[in-house]
Formats: sequence, C-alpha cells, structure tokens
Amino acid sequence: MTSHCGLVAILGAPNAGKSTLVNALVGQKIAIVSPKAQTTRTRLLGIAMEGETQIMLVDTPGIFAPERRLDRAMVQAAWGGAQDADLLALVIDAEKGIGRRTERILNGIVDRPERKILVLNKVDVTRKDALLDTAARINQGATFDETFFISATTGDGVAELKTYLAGQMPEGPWHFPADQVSDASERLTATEITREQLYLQLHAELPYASMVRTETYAERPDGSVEIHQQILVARPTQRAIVLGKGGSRIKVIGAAAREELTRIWGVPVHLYLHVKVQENWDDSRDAYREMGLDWVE
Ligand SMILES: Nc1nc2c(ncn2[C@@H]2O[C@H](COP(=O)(O)OP(=O)(O)OP(=O)(O)O)[C@@H](O)[C@H]2O)c(=O)[nH]1
Repeated sequence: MTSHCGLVAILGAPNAGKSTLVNALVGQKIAIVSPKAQTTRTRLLGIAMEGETQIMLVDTPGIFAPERRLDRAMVQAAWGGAQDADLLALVIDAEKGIGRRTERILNGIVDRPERKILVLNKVDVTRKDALLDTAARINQGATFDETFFISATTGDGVAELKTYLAGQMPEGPWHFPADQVSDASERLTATEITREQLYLQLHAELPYASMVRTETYAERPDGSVEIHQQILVARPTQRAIVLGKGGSRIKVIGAAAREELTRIWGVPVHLYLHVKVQENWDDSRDAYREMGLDWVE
C-alpha cells in the first residue's frame, strides 16, 4: 500500500478544545489542557496514524486580539502553524457558539485555498437545536467542505473525523516513525507538564506572568531521569503564591508533575523546582526563544 502524510492545522478561539482534540486524535496526551484560556503557547506537532496514513496536527495557540507582546507572539505562532497545511480545521465550542474571536478567524481563513472543515466540539454539553443553529449559521458563508459534530472529551465522533482527515492526506512518505506521537523534545515535554500543573494548581492572574525553564535534563545510570527547572515570576508576591505556606504548594505542583512525567515516559523521574523572581522576564528575547516563540516588535 502507498503511504500518505499531511499536515492539518487546528484553529479556533481560546478554550474551544483544540488541545483536547489533538490528544484524542493522537490517542495519547501530548498537548496540555486546562480550563483556563490560552494554555497553549507554542506550536506543537501531534502525530496520529490511521492505517498507512500519517496525520500531522498543528495545535496552534487560540487566536485572539493581541495587546501584550507575549500575546502577539502567540498569535504569530498560530498563523505560522497554519501555513503549509493541507487542511484547516476550525474548532468551535458549540456550547458558546460563534464569538468575535471565531469571527476573526473565519475572516482570516475564508480566502485561503486549502480545504477547510468545521468541527463543532463539546456536543456532550450542548443542546441539539443550538448545535444545528450554530452549524447552519457558520455554513451560510459556504466556507467549509465538511462539518463534524464531536466531543473531544468523550470521544464521540472523533473516529469518524480521524478517518476523514486520513482520507484527505496527500500521498507521500511519513515524516516521523509510526510510533512517534509528537515532535516535542523531552525537555519541552517536561516544561509543558510543569506549566500545566501551575495552571491547574494556581488561580487568578499568576500563570500568565510565569514561565517554566528546564535548566538541566539528565538520564541517570539507573535509567531514571533527573530534571531541574526554574519557575520564573515577575514579583516577590508571586513567588510567595507559587511556594505556598511553608512550600506546600510548590510541593504539590512538583509531585503532580513528577507523577505525570513518570507515567508518560515509563521511568522514574526526579524533579527539582526552583522559583525565581525576575522582573520583566517576558521582555527578554531569550525567554521567547525558550518558549519556542518568535520575538515580535
Ligand atoms: N464538555 C466538554 N469539555 C471539553 C471538550 N473538549 C475540551 N473541553 C474542555 O474545554 C477546556 C479547554 O480545552 P483545551 O483543549 O485546553 O482548549 P484549547 O482550544 O486548546 O485552548 P487554548 O490552549 O486556550 O487555545 C478544557 O477544560 C477541556 O477539558 C468537550 O468535548 N466537552
């Protein structure tokens, strides 16, 4: 049989469920998911296999009106991820419907030559009439070749979507070995998993003002992995929040991240976290490079 391989760009407003969908299509967690919008910062490739077809999925940061430099860089990464795609998939939170952000993306892709599909997500929590109404309204523009109704969390409709995507991929050799699920390095995975725990364990504004940096990653002779990470925050008050009373919160964050990494890699992980105050960390080019983002003026 001839092999097929192609790139699908997953677009959508923050919180639409793009990362959850990529994980569902890959069949394994590769992108971090959180109830907070704008969790996804960098371009990350998920790799799904269906028979002899390799589907590369670009999980882009949710596109929104950028004001801060960090946000602008994320938007730039999002559109970069959509370049060279064989197919564009717009994911919409069906329960919320079409907001300004989705409209902006729609305007951005309407004239693009690629095949486009509409994915209405979260059908598990959406009323049927609202669902059909949203689908009909968006399809008035005749922008989309197909419409899918899915739930990325329950898996409803995901297999059909995957089969469809596979059928759209052009003929060609695979870009990755069949058992590879993502293009993220171990370092990046470690960074992302700790960042996910920061999002999950902390509330309020703090996570947007923080950055995780993996300083060292080393395999020990016994096969386990030792990782040292810095959590950069902008102010001493934020440091105190991350640490928690007597260091209790950083302990919980570290333990959860360590467990998750051990589960993903199947080897014991030793994780050391240090919280560091660095004012204006988000104004440094180095920080952007480490996050996989381009510096924007
Ligand atoms: N009920 C329900 N919740 C979902 C579904 N898919 C995703 N979610 C939830 O929606 C929230 C956002 O999901 P993500 O996958 O992080 O969304 P995203 O579009 O990648 O978000 P950004 O990283 O902000 O761009 C999470 O709390 C998910 O658990 C679904 O099918 N049904």
